[in-house]
Amino acid sequence: MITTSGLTKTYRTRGREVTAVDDVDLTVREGEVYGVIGQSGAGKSSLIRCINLLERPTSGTVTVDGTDLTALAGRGNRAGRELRRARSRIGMVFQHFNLLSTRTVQDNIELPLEILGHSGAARSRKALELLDLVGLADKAKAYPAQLSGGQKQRVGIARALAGDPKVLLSDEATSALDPETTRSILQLLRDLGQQLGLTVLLITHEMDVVKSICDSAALMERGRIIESGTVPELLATPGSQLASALFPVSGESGDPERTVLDVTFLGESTSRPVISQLSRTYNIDISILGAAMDTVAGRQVGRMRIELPGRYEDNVVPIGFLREQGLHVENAADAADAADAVADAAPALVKEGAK
Ligand SMILES: Nc1ncnc2c1ncn2[C@@H]1O[C@H](COP(=O)(O)OP(=O)(O)OP(=O)(O)O)[C@@H](O)[C@H]1O
Repeated sequence: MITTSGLTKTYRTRGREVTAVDDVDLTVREGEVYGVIGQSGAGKSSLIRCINLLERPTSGTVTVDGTDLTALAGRGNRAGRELRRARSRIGMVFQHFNLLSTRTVQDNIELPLEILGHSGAARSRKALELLDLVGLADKAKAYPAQLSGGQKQRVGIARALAGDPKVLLSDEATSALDPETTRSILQLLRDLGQQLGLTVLLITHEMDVVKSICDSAALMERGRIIESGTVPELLATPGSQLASALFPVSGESGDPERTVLDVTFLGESTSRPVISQLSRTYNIDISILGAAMDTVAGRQVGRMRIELPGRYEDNVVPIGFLREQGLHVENAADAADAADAVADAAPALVKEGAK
C-alpha cells in the first residue's frame, strides 16, 4: 500500500546540509499497522512528511496505493490538482491535534470536505457519521477548548477519515496524552483500521505504542532504517535490537560453565510444557532466571531466560530440541550484545521497552 524507494531528504540551511532521511526503502502492506520508532532527530517526521509529499523528497520515490506521488509532484498546476486528490486519500493525524479553535467539532471535521467541494448536507451527514464512529456523537456543537486531550485527538482522527482515506499517517498521535488515554486512542486506531480496512503508518518514540498495536515495525536512526519486519519476525530474529527493546528479559548467571538461553514462545507454543519435556527428555536441571508473558500486536508472546548445565557447545542437542518445538532460542550473551547496541543508540527506547 505504501512503498518508498531510495527516499532521501536533505535540508540545506545557512550553508549546512542535514540528511534527515537517508535512502529509505519501506514497504507497508495493505491493512497493517506499521510503526517507525526512533529517537528525537532520527528523521521520523521528515519521513512521514515526505510520504504524503507535504515535504518534497530530495530523491527517491513514494508510491501510495499504486500512485507514484513523487511523479505527480513536479508537473505544474494540473499535476498539483492530481497530487491534491491523491493526498485527500491519505489521512493525517497530528501530535497536537491541529484543530481550529474558532470552529465547532463538527465544522472541524467538515473542513477537508469543504475543500473537496462537497455539499453542505453531504458534509454534515459525513461529519456526524464519523463523530459516531469515534465515540463523540454528543460533541458535534462543542468547541475544541471544551474537550479533553483524548477527545481532541478523536476529533483529529475523525477529520483524518473525512476523505475516506485508504491510508492513515499518524505523527506521534499519542505523545501528548496520558497513558490511559494513549491506550484508548491506540485501540481506536487499531479498531478503525480493521473496521475500515485502513493501512496505518505511525511514527513514535515510544516502544509501548509499537508493542500494543503494530503488526510491523522499523527502527530509524540518523535518517536510516536499521531494522524492520513484522513483529513476530523481529522477535524471532537473533540479535534483533527491536526485539530486545520490545520484549526485554533479565536475569543474571554468575557461572561461566553454564549456558544461558533466551527462549521466545509465540502463539500456540506459549501453552505447551516444553521446559518440563526438555528436562525429562535429557535428564537435566533447568533454572529459570527470568520470564514474562505479554500480548504483542494482539498475539500472546512469552520470553524466558533459562540456564542449563555445561557450556553452549555442550548443549547443542537440547537447543535443537527446543527449536524443533517451534521456539526461538538465542544465546543470552548475543542478546545482551544487541541490547547494549540499542542502549548506546537509543537509550530512551530501552527505557520505554523495559517499563
Ligand atoms: N525544515 C528543516 N530544516 C532544516 N533541518 C531540519 C528541518 N526539519 C528537520 N530538520 C533536521 O532533520 C533531522 C531530523 O528531524 P526530524 O524532525 O525529521 O526527526 P524526528 O525523528 O521526527 O524528531 P522528533 O521526534 O524530535 O520530531 C534533525 O537533525 C532536524 O534538525
